[in-house]
Amino acid sequence: MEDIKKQIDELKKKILYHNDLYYNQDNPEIEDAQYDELMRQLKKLEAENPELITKDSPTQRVGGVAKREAGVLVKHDVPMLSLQDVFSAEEVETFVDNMQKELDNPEFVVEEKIDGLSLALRYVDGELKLAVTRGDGVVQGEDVTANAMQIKDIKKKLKEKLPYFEVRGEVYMTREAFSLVNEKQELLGKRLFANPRNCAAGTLRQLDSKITKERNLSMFIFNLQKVEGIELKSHTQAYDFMHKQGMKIIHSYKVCKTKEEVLQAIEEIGNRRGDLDYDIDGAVVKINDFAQREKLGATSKVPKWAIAYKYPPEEKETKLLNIELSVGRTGRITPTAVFEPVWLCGTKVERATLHNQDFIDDLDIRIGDTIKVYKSGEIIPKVRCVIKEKRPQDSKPFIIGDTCPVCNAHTIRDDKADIRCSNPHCPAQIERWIINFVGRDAMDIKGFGMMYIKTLIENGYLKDPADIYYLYNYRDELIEKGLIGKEKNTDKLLNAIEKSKQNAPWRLLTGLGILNIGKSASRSLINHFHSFDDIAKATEEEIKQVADIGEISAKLVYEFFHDEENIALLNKLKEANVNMAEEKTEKTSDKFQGLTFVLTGTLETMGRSEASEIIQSLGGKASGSVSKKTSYVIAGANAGSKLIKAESLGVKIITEQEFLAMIKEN
Ligand SMILES: NC(=O)c1ccc[n+]([C@@H]2O[C@H](COP(=O)([O-])OP(=O)(O)OC[C@H]3O[C@@H](n4cnc5c(N)ncnc54)[C@H](O)[C@@H]3O)[C@@H](O)[C@H]2O)c1
Ligand SMILES: [Zn+2]
Repeated sequence: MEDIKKQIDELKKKILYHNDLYYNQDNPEIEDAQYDELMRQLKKLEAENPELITKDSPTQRVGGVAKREAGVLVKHDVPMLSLQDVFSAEEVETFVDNMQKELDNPEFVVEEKIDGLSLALRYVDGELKLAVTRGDGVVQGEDVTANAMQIKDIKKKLKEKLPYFEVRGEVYMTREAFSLVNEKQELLGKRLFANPRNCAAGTLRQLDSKITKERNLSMFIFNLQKVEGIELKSHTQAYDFMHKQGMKIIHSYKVCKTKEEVLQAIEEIGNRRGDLDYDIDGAVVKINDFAQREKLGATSKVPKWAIAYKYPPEEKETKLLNIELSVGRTGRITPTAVFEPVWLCGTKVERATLHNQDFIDDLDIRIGDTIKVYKSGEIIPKVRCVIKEKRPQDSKPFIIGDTCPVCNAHTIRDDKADIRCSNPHCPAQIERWIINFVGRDAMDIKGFGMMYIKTLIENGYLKDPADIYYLYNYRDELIEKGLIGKEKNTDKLLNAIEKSKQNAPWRLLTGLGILNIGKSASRSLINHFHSFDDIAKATEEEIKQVADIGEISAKLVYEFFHDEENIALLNKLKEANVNMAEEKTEKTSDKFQGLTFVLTGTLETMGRSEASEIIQSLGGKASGSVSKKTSYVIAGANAGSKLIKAESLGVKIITEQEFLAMIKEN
């Protein structure tokens, strides 16, 4: 019993964690199918041990919270509940059976379950007054009216001026609109959205309605919440009425009477799933008649008159055009499948990793094959299998050759399935290495794009990352050749490089690209040793003492720091004055004594952690959230809700420049 309770608690904790990422931060870590599996496990345990069900269990409540620091939370008039999920035809049949038992000759409506986020629209006297997100579903949601006003699909005025009319629908993004947003994000070097749902949710819940307008959201209405001034008896009647008002309702819904009809309608939706220009994640089966719905009622989480059938993860057939080989930072040769583009979970997909020769052999995948691809995490495309019946007659097994595709040096197969280029000076390896070095998680040198790195390697200016810090010696030459653009651009990049010398040392450590040692391991190492010199002096045993550093990592770090070439590289970096020791964050003055700062948005000249360090070193406090006690809010670009909260509390808001001036004062 204790054990089961522990299992339940652990599942709950996991689910709540993913709920927060998904609903509140619009940034999920796992795929929906994985999440659904966790929920299924929890439901099963709870069903077997009903005495262990608690009110706060994720099976009993809608998953999100209403979040808006600016205080614009709105009470729900009608709850915005979730739906009971089912995953098999049998469960659908059971639902239909139960309904037919409980109700007199019920009608079912089967419609697409749009993968977006829920929004309620309130019309008073025929005019849109309020748009509210689901939030916690029962008590309150977030007022996003300003954003809703920017969505073309949303009717601002109805034809008939009913005293009160509330509908609910799904805000979503077409695949095309989504691609455009991500293209732009990429151009601006910003975070890409994982899928249209997250993008739609993130967009609707941010505070700048200009952004909403730009991103082009769409909406389908799928329910009547409440009406005054006219009587509507059923879902389909309500749809007809809404349609006449000019509202965009879910299209091609089907009214069904029998199990067979319901299953057929679900299948039809499943079949057209890939051809739609938006994502759906299931089909909803609902009772049509409102009086019958009323009779059945709802739990604290879901109505009893509807279910959502979830389709298995999307898979597509396509043709394998080529297998490309690329060489990574450590010389590893990775095969990538390049296939005819297909749409999966809202994005166009045409490449997927094939990992290594073993994976290729296991699948027996050959160029020209018809393959099945799917998305793992709804993010990463993968190859599921080869359809052997469709294989062309003249196909040959694919073998990664014994020379490097970039430098032609010999390749070696290590004890795992990996095949590596044996040449440590292979340009492909250097390129990957430097891309990692200047990247956001490492030295974060802005404007140092892949094209420049390629050109500079080709022209012999970069042979290892330390060479970056000697580029200024060639400034005039570079400008003359136009390798990094003209004078202005060249100087801009050289300045960014110069500035990066002051970075916290964990960034440099991450940039060195030691196998296994990413950002968080680097941070741990620096937290422990404080400087490169002390890491270099440490024994393998001592390195192993560091939190999160296991035996293998310790060995790799130790070897890295005792390799002759690497020692030369580190010396080269040291001579260039790149920061290799943690600055003492001892207080250097008391200037900010008693002051609390909150940072919001992106600062131009420094990262957040850097700014926090400065504040602390001057005796001040850096806090994450705005309250009456906050002394200053430092507002960077794209500052969000914290700014609004600061304004409403009358907290002083300063720009980055003003902050810099405060630091410099006497
Ligand atoms: N990946 C993750 O970490 C993670 C975390 C939490 C939830 N999720 C996913 O979220 C979903 C669960 O979320 P949920 O509780 O919001 O339930 P849900 O999304 O499965 O179902 C309820 C929602 O369906 C929407 N909907 C779309 N079309 C509809 C229609 N025609 N009729 C009625 N409703 C319609 C409504 O907005 C309603 O809020 C699952 O798919 C789960 O996998 C994923
Ligand atoms: Zn090579």
